[in-house]
Amino acid sequence: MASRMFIRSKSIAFNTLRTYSSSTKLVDVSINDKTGIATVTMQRPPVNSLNLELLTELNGALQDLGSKKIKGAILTSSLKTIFSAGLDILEMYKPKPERASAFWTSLQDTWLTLYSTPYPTVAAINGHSPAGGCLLSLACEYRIMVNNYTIGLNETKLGIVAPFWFVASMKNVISHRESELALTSGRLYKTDEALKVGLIDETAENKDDALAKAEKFFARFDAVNPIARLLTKQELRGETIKELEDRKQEDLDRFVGFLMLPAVQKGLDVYLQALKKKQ
Ligand SMILES: CC/C=C\C/C=C\CCC/C=C/CC(=O)SCCNC(=O)CCNC(=O)[C@H](O)C(C)(C)COP(=O)(O)OP(=O)(O)OC[C@H]1O[C@@H](n2cnc3c(N)ncnc32)[C@H](O)[C@@H]1OP(=O)(O)O
Repeated sequence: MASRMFIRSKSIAFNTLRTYSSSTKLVDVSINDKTGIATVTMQRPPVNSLNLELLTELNGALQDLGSKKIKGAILTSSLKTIFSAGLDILEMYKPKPERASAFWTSLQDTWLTLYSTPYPTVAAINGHSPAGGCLLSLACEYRIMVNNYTIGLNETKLGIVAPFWFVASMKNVISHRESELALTSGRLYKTDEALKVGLIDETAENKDDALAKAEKFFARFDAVNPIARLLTKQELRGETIKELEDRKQEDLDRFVGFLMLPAVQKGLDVYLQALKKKQ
């Protein structure tokens, strides 16, 4: 990507641990030379809502990492209390059909990239993570979440329906029964509740603690053959990936068609007004 800036800073004393860093406006990537761990940071204030531009940059960054020799990648946020507020509702509210198509395709592509990375992935969830934010973390292999935030697929609360691959992402992590209860009611779990049902793997005191715990997770693979690890991941995730690949166009048509329904637009309008009135 033309706007991407590459910096190699081996000789800079204060930054010796960040020998590779690539930063776009919305996504920062740094690779720690000592540990080989990449940190991918979403940085779209105020809430890291996922719009076309953020998704495109995120997908590009995750793909670039596939060609580097890294031990693993951590997905996190630059914001103090929010991992990601999910899809940018403004991308769905009164959309132009071409923009809505490009937007949804970028979400599908980002999920496909993240769900199938050759390198291990951890979501360091350092803040609230509703809907699309939860989806991104579900696509990672391991989730570590800072205490006292919320996570879940709350689509029904907005009057919208989580597509089959959102549902599959959830069902591949927690039980079918728990998924049904959570998705139909649009439940957002607090960190400790999410741990109890297995939606997250570990809790953390703060972001630094989450990053340190992520490093320990990657260390589990020190004694594991990387090819065997990757083939096993592919075996476990392949069916879900193939289903979206096979049904990509159908899913896109459904999304765009769904957005054009007056009842859906009305629901989004009410939700947006409620968000704004909150203050
Ligand atoms: C058969 C059917 C088939 C197919 C259907 C197809 C498709 C439908 C499925 C589509 C899937 C959608 C998944 C999603 O991700 S939808 C988005 C869901 N997100 C949310 O519900 C989160 C909403 N936000 C919040 O709860 C809070 O903002 C949050 C807890 C994240 C942070 O709270 P905080 O108090 O810190 O900030 P706020 O004051 O609330 O927000 C600051 C400003 O940001 C705006 N905002 C917040 N979230 C969003 C968002 N997701 N998109 C756009 N804008 C957002 C908020 O309005 C504030 O704006 P201003 O008032 O400052 O202008």
